[in-house]
Amino acid sequence: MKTLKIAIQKSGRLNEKSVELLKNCGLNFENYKSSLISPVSNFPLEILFLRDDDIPEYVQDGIADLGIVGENVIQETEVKVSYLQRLGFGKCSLKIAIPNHSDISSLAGLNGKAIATTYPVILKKYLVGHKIESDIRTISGSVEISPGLGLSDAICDLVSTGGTLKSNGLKAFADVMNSEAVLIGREGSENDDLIQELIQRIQSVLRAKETKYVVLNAPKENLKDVLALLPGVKSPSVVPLAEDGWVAVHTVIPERDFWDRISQLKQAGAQGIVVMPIEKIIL
Ligand SMILES: Nc1ncnc2c1ncn2[C@@H]1O[C@H](COP(=O)(O)OP(=O)(O)OP(=O)(O)O)[C@@H](O)[C@H]1O
Ligand SMILES: O=P(O)(O)OC[C@H]1O[C@H](OP(=O)(O)OP(=O)(O)O)[C@H](O)[C@@H]1O
Ligand SMILES: [Mg+2]
Repeated sequence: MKTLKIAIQKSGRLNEKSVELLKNCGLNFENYKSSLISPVSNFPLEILFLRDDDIPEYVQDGIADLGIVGENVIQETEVKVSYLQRLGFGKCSLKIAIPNHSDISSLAGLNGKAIATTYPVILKKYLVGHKIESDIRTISGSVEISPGLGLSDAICDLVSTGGTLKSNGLKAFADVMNSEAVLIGREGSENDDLIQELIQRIQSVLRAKETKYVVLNAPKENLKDVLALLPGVKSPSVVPLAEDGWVAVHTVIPERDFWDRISQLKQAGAQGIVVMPIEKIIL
């Protein structure tokens, strides 16, 4: 039987979440910082721990079958790969930012200005698309410091909380792209049975993460109102309670609707509401 290889980040922002996702898929492997390749004992898979910049090319060239990496890195390396699944972590935006007291006030104001970045390819495409000619200064890190050092008039870097911009006296000026971690494979690899099985497992974990299992008690006479608030995977289960006139309702609801629904359910007479995490949802 063939063994797949999946490349994930060795250390950094995506490492922990990538390892957690694969472990939640029921894959058993050791996660020693010193080993760069780790076999999975209960699935034909090996995990390669790499610098994130190398992952898209390794997947394109077939050295790894799959990879978990930020969309920003895929776009920057301009590889041809298939996006197999968005993973919902590592969310950030690539933005152009300028010093708080900069006199640049419109995109056109970036003409002839120096912009420091570790994403020259994406930035170039963005500027060409907006018919702006700037001097792109490619550096390898600590981008936010460059305007303060007189190296550039603006920067283009990843932002999530905005804390790094703020502590360096910068403000966001234009959105270049949004990014999150994605599972990638070679073009056409979505047709591989083993890859499909892994995607199904990942989807069942992601689905479960977005949903809660809810059990509550309700007076039978209010059941209709309570059920109207609870769309289940198929339909909620209703179980009679020992106390006459009461039922227990079991269902799953999306986390995003959770607080809204809880207060509406209480208004409809629901009591003893228990909310539990779900490990996997297989449809
Ligand atoms: N502030 C952030 N918030 C959320 N996600 C981020 C943030 N910064 C980066 N990311 C995402 O996490 C990915 C990895 O970020 P990290 O800073 O660990 O990269 P790196 O320093 O290039 O790592 P490596 O050593 O593997 O080359 C980025 O490519 C991006 O997709
Ligand atoms: O908006 P914030 O929440 O402050 O995050 C933004 C920072 O996060 C990233 O760097 P990271 O901390 O990963 O360090 P790195 O530059 O060494 O990769 C990015 O390059 C920014 O500097
Ligand atoms: Mg990197």
